[in-house]
Amino acid sequence: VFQKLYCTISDSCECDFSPNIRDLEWDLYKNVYGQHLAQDIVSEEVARFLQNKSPDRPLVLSFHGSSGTGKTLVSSMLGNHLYGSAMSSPYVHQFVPTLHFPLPHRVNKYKEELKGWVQGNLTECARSVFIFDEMEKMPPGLVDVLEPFLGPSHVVFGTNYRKAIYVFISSTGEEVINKVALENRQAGRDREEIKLSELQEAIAQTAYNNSTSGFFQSRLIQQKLITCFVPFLPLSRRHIERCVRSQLCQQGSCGRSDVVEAVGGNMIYTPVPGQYFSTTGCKAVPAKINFFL
Ligand SMILES: Nc1ncnc2c1ncn2[C@@H]1O[C@H](COP(=O)(O)OP(=O)(O)OP(=O)(O)O)[C@@H](O)[C@H]1O
Repeated sequence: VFQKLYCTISDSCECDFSPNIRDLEWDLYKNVYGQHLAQDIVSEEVARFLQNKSPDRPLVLSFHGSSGTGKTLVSSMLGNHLYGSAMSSPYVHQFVPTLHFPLPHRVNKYKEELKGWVQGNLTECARSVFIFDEMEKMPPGLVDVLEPFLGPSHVVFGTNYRKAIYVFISSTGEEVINKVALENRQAGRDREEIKLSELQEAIAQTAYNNSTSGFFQSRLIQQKLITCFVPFLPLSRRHIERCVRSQLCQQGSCGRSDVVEAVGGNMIYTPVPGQYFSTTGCKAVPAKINFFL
């Protein structure tokens, strides 16, 4: 009760928050493969945000890309390196539409609930993290109830809401991301030459215009309340093989290069001429390892 009271009246309640930016960066650069944009953006934006003791708005990141490219992995790394009790911290809140907002006709009720949850959690802990998974299954209009929490200046909820971090995850925009990655590859350029500026606006537009993005005609995009749209590029065979090797090592079978080769060769790659990118990213890796090991 005291903690709650203290947090309500004081602006400095930081709960279980013990960020370790160096460890976050290390984890991102060592354990996320083929995602130079996500690595750079997440580490830079989080570091910048946390250096500011009194931010005028929360940090809002929207992750986009195909299945199995590391979006959930990166969001977990964020929780792991920000809180003492990592992803099991009571201040990391995950929303899954199929679980929390399954019925489209109840959207008005969900709006009230979501607003109440976010507000209640921010009152308990200013440094809360809210992760919205599977945004493409989110009823349209629902996330707009977050508008007062994401913008600058309103003082309705005191200042606590400005220290929160929001992460949205979706596959929306995968076509545009994959197209840019393919053109880059066909032009013989390095993957690392792909710039955020080539993708940022296109992803925002796609999310805004797509009725199943969770951001359809959303005020969050109109009002530019998303700090950054973070593209996750499609993974190629060498990235898949790194995923395989890493998982084999975790199982104590580091030396099984035959399994690395077999799993890498057993994935489906697109487009047909070229076969550059895995259609399932690293997601199917554990099942294939079990098959070949
Ligand atoms: N870029 C990557 N580097 C290292 N491991 C990865 C990468 N992408 C995916 N993985 C691994 O593959 C598995 C699935 O990844 P993850 O859940 O992050 O995918 P996702 O992009 O969130 O896809 P989905 O939207 O389908 O859930 C995880 O075990 C993760 O560790």
